[in-house]
Amino acid sequence: MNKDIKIEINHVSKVYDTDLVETHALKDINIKIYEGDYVSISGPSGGGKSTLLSIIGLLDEASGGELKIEGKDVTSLTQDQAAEVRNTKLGFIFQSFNLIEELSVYDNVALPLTYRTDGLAAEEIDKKVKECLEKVSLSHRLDHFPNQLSGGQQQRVAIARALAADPAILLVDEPTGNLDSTTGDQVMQLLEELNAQGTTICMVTHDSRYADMARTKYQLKDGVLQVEEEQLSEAV
Ligand SMILES: Nc1ncnc2c1ncn2[C@@H]1O[C@H](COP(=O)(O)OP(=O)(O)OP(=O)(O)O)[C@@H](O)[C@H]1O
Repeated sequence: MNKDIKIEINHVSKVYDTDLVETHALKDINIKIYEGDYVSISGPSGGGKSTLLSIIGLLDEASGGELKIEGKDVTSLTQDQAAEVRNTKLGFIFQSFNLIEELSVYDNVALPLTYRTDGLAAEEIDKKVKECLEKVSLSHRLDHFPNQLSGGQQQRVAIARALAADPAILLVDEPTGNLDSTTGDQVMQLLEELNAQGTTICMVTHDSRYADMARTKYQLKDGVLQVEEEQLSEAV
């Protein structure tokens, strides 16, 4: 197989040390996520799923081990460097959409692009925003505000915003948690379509039905990662 490795994690551990108790949330995690893969991580509450996604997303630091994104070591970055990698390499989709209520659909998708230090021209941003909203079938809602949209539409705006940066990977945390089951199914179908078009996805979910839609399935229990079924990714 000659696919690029998007995410590589070697011997990652995480210990939360509070006054009363030391929690080993992640224990010697090893995983490679290849270009074009669709990875799901499921498992019981408290198993370490959010912790792992936060570490991959550079929102939290590991206690030990190594993390690479597209071959670049990102284990020990300054806060500014981590923010730059998050903005240019990682697309986030959360249960709670995290849209800015005061901004239109168009501006919500455009905003992260305007922060970039590689200075995208206004026309490039405009083209990208419209292209991504087209991908999630929301071209007819550019001037709407989040509170004028359904939950499923809001999540699709969040997906467009995540795609706009051409990220190395989409990091998806319980994407249907705030949606009814029909709308949730539609969002999952959209993620499948995006993956079929080449987007690499790593998704955390409680829902085994949705976890099964992924190509490579992991279980995380008591901080230990186990592969259930694997096609492209490789737990080493
Ligand atoms: N900030 C923190 N301080 C101390 N312990 C924490 C902290 N965050 C998480 N933990 C502990 O780390 C372990 C893993 O938590 P994590 O939230 O990653 O699990 P999870 O699989 O995402 O759970 P859920 O499915 O309920 O969201 C748990 O035992 C939790 O109590």
